[in-house]
Amino acid sequence: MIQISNLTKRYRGAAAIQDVTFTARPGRVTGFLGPNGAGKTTTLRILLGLAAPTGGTATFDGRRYRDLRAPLRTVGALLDGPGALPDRRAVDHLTWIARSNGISPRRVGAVLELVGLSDVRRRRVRTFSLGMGQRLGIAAALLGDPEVVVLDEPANGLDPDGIRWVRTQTRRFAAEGRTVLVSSHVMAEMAETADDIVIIDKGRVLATGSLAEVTGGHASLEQAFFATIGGGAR
Ligand SMILES: Nc1ncnc2c1ncn2[C@@H]1O[C@H](COP(=O)(O)OP(=O)(O)OP(=O)(O)O)[C@@H](O)[C@H]1O
Repeated sequence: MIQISNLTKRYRGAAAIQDVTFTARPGRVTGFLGPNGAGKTTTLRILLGLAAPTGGTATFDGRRYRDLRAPLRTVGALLDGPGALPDRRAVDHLTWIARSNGISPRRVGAVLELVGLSDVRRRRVRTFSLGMGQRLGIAAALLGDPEVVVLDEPANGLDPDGIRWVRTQTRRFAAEGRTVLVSSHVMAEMAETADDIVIIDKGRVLATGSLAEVTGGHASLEQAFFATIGGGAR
């Protein structure tokens, strides 16, 4: 379980996020929704130990990322694309991550298969399309067979086929019992993918609940979203 409690981050006095509190539970997809600049990436970066909070905590079953004994076996994350050196071959990129995290290199073949990149495993990452890069990033996230999967805007820039693939994978991770936290600003996509919703705007959480609770009384999640953040003309 992911627990975010009163998380605050200030950059030179300005709050990027303020008192952010929510939980993401096992077996469920939690959609983390907000417009550009709302504070989604800041929250996820702190959760993943890439930035220090000004206040509050972000934990996995009570442990901060930096206190996890085997981080990649606990949490798999996709943040800012594949994160691979462009001249590396896909298979070498994954093998390097596996080796440096005490994960059996045998997992590399398994995750390449899982994301549909087996045939292009020896191609250099710079020759990959955006969608292939996302698949490689997800393969890396799955190397440690983690209980928790964190995806920051995984459908960004993907074509309809790629978006559907990400949705199917995301649902499957939850069906396998994993805790899945997915950030997005695409409402229609989240309405199809998420079980639970967290809406953030201007650094503050404005709504949390099941998809039905958050959408309740509105025609769609998108309408609920705009009603929550105040106005449709953004
Ligand atoms: N390193 C930084 N220094 C200063 N301000 C920052 C820094 N990182 C983020 N911010 C500010 O914090 C706020 C939240 O940004 P963040 O990237 O977390 O939003 P987001 O919800 O992920 O947006 P997007 O959907 O555009 O990625 C923004 O106002 C941003 O300008």
